[in-house]
This record gives sequence, structure tokens and C-alpha cells, in this order.
Amino acid sequence: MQHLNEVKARWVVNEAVEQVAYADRIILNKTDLVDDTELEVLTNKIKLINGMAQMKKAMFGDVDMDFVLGIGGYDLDRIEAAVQLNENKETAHCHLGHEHGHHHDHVHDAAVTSVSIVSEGLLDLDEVNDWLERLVDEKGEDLYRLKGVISVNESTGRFVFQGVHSMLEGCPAKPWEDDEKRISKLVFIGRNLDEAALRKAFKGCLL
Ligand SMILES: Nc1nc2c(ncn2[C@@H]2O[C@H](COP(=O)(O)OP(=O)(O)OP(=O)(O)O)[C@@H](O)[C@H]2O)c(=O)[nH]1
Repeated sequence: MQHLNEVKARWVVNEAVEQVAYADRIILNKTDLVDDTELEVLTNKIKLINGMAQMKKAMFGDVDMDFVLGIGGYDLDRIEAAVQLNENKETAHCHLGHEHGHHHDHVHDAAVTSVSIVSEGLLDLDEVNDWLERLVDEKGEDLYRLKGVISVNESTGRFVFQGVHSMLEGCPAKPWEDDEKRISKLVFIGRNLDEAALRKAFKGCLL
């Protein structure tokens, strides 16, 4: 917590925050050394920074290797599972961006947070492509990661995206099952994310 809260000059990177932001898996070790409240506060803080990483608590580094190795965090064909898992765990996705407002304006300036958009409805794939391409083009430096599974108007009806800074890739994913709810999910992790603007842009892509 101490390292995550360390206030840096604007141009200096907070390494702890960055490592959390880029992570696909996070292990909270030495959990026996803190009480439940401390652990919860820290867990919430981490979820606020990175709402897509899976987290595990550990003692003496006792973690199943499958949790950390060979997870293919940047593989497009595995994005879907990642976004799905995250959503099942219902991480902090609706009350982001306000946490720092009350104090520490300097922290707010460089805050790294996650924004998740979960929505029913069909999206226009061309519009989404234009939007995300523009986003990574304009905000690439501040946008650490993005992952998404969306319901679209063509081919299989399902499309996946992943991005790191200004690198963006997307491709059709397996078709929706008949009884499956067609829910689009997008997760963005970055510095100074404009949540309202992201939601508005997303809405603009709905058919
Ligand atoms: N109580 C407790 N001690 C731990 C735990 N995990 C590691 N330690 C102890 O912490 C000390 C440092 O171990 P680590 O922090 O794992 O070692 P490290 O990662 O090389 O340490 P750094 O170089 O500081 O990153 C050792 O004495 C470990 O036995 C834990 O879950 N609980």
C-alpha cells in the first residue's frame, strides 16, 4: 500500500502502480502479516487500478504454478476467458474515477484506474474499430491495456479485442450459443481515463 500510494512527480512512474496495471495475475503474498481489514483495503485498491487481473492471496509464495505460467495474457484467442472470469468476480467497475477526488489532487492527476463497460445490445463493428483505433492513437501513451469481447453485427456475431498502448488487435471469436446472453464487455486500464467519454463513445457504437 505504501508503494502504491507513493506520490511521484508528474513525469516519474510509480513502478508499483505500473506493475499492477500491466499484470494478468497478481499474487498477494505474506498475507499472514496483515489483518483482514488491511488486506481488503489493499485488494480494493489493486482492483481499482486493475479490474481485469485475477488475484490470489498467498502465504510463503504457495501458489499453483498454473495460476502464473502459460496463461497467454496477450493471446487474442484467450481474451474471452480473461474478460469473462473477471466479470464473474464482479470487480470494481462502476464507482471508478471518484476515489481520489476528495484529497490528493496530485494523485488524481496521474491516477491509474480501470474502467469496465458491460452492456447488452448489438454494436456496429466498423464504429467500434474506428473508436478504438482513434483511442489508441490519441491516448496510447496513457492507455496501458484494453481487453474486450463484443457483440457485433457481422460474421460470428462475436469479436474480441486486446490492446497495449497504441498496439491494437481484434478478430472474430466463436459464435454465440443460442441460449447465451450476448453481452459485450470492455475493460480499459490507463492513466487519467475519462470514464464518461469512454461510456459515451461505447454508446455511440450501439446499433
Ligand atoms: N510471514 C511470512 N513471511 C514470508 C512469506 N513469504 C516470504 N516470507 C519471508 O520473507 C523473507 C523474504 O522473502 P521474500 O520476500 O519472498 O524474498 P524476496 O522476494 O527475494 O525478497 P525481496 O528481495 O525483498 O523481494 C524470507 O524470510 C521469507 O521467509 C509469507 O507469506 N509470510
